[in-house]
Amino acid sequence: MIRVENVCKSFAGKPVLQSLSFDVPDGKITALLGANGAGKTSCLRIICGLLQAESGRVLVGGIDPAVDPQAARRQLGVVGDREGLYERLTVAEYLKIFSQMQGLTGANLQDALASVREELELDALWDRRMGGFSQGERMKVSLARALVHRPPHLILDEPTRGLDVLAVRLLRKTLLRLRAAGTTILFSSHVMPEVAELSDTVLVMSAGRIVGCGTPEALGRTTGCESLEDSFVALAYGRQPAQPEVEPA
Ligand SMILES: Nc1ncnc2c1ncn2[C@@H]1O[C@H](COP(=O)(O)OP(=O)(O)OP(=O)(O)O)[C@@H](O)[C@H]1O
Repeated sequence: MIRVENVCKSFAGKPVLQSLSFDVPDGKITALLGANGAGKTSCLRIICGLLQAESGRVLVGGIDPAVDPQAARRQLGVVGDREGLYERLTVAEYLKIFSQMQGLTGANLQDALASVREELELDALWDRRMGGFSQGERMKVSLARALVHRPPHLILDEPTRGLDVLAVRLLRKTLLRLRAAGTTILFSSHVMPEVAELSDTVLVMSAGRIVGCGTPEALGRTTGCESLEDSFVALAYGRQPAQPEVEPA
């Protein structure tokens, strides 16, 4: 489980996360929604130990990344903005280094590499240097890096941004397979059909707070809206969904 407890964060005196609290249940897919600037990336970065909260705490599998970052890192796989791949390395070299950093050696290391290579259909990329990789190719490598040590928790920040249909399908299939194997998944997205299809639970953020939490159906019942998109608009912006225009009689 991932637990976020009363987390506060400001940038240049402007509050971005305001006593933010939520739980991400084990073995489920949870989506984090919010308007641009709502604080999703800041929140995910704090969970990953990449950003320090001013107050409150985060627990990943019972471990606080601010207290024991190394142990928390073993609990987590992270797919961030897909930048920062080492352009001069091949995929094989890059994933080997990350596996070693996660403590994998010998036969375990070879098995882990072979497993992500097959699972993410990386054969054609395996021995290519990563300079000039497309968005989809970068996503595959980022996902492989996140999964190579088989972490119990996976965090993804807008994972389908810039991907084509086949890349989105591969990602979706991978997330569903990971959930079936018991992985706890938290991802942010602006793509409502994808969120409605994949998520067990949806968290809606507005101005650094959770303003809605539940299954897509439960959010629909709370807001009286039929689609997740309308529920999101009602919760995040406090607005009723647009009504269809009616011709005057
Ligand atoms: N390093 C930083 N320095 C200053 N301000 C920052 C920094 N990181 C984030 N912010 C600000 O904090 C707010 C929340 O940003 P954040 O990236 O967390 O939002 P988001 O919900 O992920 O947005 P988006 O959907 O546009 O990616 C924004 O106003 C942003 O400008």
